[in-house]
Amino acid sequence: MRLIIREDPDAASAYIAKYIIDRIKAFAPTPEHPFVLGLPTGSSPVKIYKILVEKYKAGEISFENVVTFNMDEYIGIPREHPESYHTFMYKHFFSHVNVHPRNIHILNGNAPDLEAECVAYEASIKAHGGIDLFLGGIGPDGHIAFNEPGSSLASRTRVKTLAYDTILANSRFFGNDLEKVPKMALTVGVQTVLEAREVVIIITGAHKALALQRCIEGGVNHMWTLSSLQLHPHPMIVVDEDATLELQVKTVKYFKSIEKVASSQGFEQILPSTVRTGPRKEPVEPVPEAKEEPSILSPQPVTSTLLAAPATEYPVRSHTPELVPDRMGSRITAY
Ligand SMILES: N[C@@H]1[C@@H](O)[C@H](O)[C@@H](COP(=O)(O)O)O[C@@H]1O
Repeated sequence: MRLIIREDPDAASAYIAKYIIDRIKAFAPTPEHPFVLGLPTGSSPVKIYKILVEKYKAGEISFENVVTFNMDEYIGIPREHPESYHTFMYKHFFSHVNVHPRNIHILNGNAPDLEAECVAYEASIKAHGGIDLFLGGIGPDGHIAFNEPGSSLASRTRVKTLAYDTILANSRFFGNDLEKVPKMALTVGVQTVLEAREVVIIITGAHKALALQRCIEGGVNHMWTLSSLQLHPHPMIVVDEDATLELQVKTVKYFKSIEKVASSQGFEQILPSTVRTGPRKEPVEPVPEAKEEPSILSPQPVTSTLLAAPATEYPVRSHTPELVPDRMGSRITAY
């Protein structure tokens, strides 16, 4: 586990934006070998998207060969709704960068068969070779995506009923009217996140300090689903000072000191020359061409993921390192 502590949300966001850009560049994605990026919504990543857009416009990064999978989407509101996660993603990111519409994947909370939508989503992730880097935020109760307290740590993409705390927290986007907040959502599972080769989480604000403490200093616990990251080989949590308020002083000092020592020793987080030396987990299977539906959100149509492989063909995937070689190849990290 790496914990990166920065002064404020802006500095934490800048750190992550730079990290993502460095990772994509080091990967050198091509159409045949795209970088697969998992993405969140929420207020926490907004600044990250802003920086990524700025860097794209400055010519410092291209998303041409980046495939995206979003974490979650509400059920029961139209995707053109101002608070749908489709709207959020186009507003903050997709409409401003060169991600190809066919490379954008967002769960369809209005799919006629929600179970099939979830199965197809997992199949589509698999067909793209898995997620290289999953960016995420958390709720104040420590949930990741919409994996609410009590979610199975083995969960996969599915329909989820939202916890009251989440409905309350998200009501700020719905005029503080609890009745208007959708009560259900589609979400990737904890296991879906854990299968990404890297997971990067942004946590800012004192209201998330308890969740951070439980997830870092407590044990793995399904009541704080972010704590499952302790089982991941390459997790990184980037926080602001406020989010550390519930941590022990020695925990904060420890993580600060190892970052300092590592950089003073000249360790890079990643050695670009070693990236992509590993084999792909499996050949990229062609994903059935999705129908492009007109969207009022953007001139770029949204791609439906409903057309992927049928449920019966979906194999349960193991993620033990022995069975799934790391496509990134060997890495040297200082932590
Ligand atoms: N499903 C999303 C989560 O993915 C997100 O992490 C959380 C926190 O949002 P915010 O960053 O606004 O606190 O909101 C929702 O619950």
